[in-house]
Amino acid sequence: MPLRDEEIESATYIDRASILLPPGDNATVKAFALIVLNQPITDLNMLDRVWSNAAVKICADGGTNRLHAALDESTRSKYKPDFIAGDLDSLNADIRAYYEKELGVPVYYSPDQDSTDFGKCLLKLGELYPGERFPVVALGGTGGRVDQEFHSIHTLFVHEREAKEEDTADKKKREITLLSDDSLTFLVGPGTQKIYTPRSVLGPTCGIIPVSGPTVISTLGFTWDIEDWATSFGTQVSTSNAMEADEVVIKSDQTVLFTLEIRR
Ligand SMILES: Nc1ncnc2c1ncn2[C@@H]1O[C@H](COP(=O)(O)OP(=O)(O)OP(=O)(O)O)[C@@H](O)[C@H]1O
Ligand SMILES: Cc1ncc(C[n+]2csc(CCO)c2C)c(N)n1
Repeated sequence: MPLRDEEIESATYIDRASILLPPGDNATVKAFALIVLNQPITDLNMLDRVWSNAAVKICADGGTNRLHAALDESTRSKYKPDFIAGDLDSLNADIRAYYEKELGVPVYYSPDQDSTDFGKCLLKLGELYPGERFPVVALGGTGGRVDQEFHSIHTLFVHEREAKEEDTADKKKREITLLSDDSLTFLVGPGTQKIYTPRSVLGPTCGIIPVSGPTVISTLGFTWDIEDWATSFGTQVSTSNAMEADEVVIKSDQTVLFTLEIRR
């Protein structure tokens, strides 16, 4: 299935990268919720950009410790989360007191051992903003423990399935983007998609991962473009590819995971 001009022109447009642009450069950025997970925060510049662009800011349990540690006393109070949620087994008591007592941040405790703190934050977000859906950016959603990383990817699929089952107008509002110091990662559904890849903040390296099983893909805008390319774990996978343009096209017969390097 080579890419035809008509297909490219009528492709679905995906913009997950605007969240990384400095405020002011991102007129098109949608209101989104930022969830800070329990991973080291080393890129303060990136934190500042996503924080400034986010409509709702959430810390998942030990993610609160990471936010606190990344900031100094003069800036900390400017980065006030809207709420903290989790089973609270990782949240440091002094740090909890700082956010809860000094800044007045609500802390929601949920002890169940069948959902992760990331999952608990997503649930609380839905409860606190009923009728209002936010696309989610999970800071620290990749990297670190491999089981947590797979949980993040599983969560992308949960939201993709729920979006399909819901009112289609709300589809974009169920999107989750995983962000780390190194990568921006999200699902690209079946069909032909044109993806915004501003090289001021992204790339050049990227990968298209066949997480749904055997998949056939065609691409445009990459250093190693492919046409009707069968990909699966155990046969061939396009990793260490590179973007040649600020927009790329992926045509796929299955949902794939697209992961882009962050430029620093
Ligand atoms: N080592 C890690 N590697 C990658 N992600 C992590 C790691 N630890 C925590 N996270 C992410 O941060 C969230 C909050 O983590 P926290 O450390 O507070 O809880 P946890 O008790 O270790 O994890 P959970 O209870 O969610 O399994 C987790 O739900 C997960 O998404
Ligand atoms: C089949 C199965 N596997 C693992 C867990 C454990 N677990 C999953 S999420 C979570 C919360 C961590 O804070 C814990 C302990 C479970 N319950 N069921």
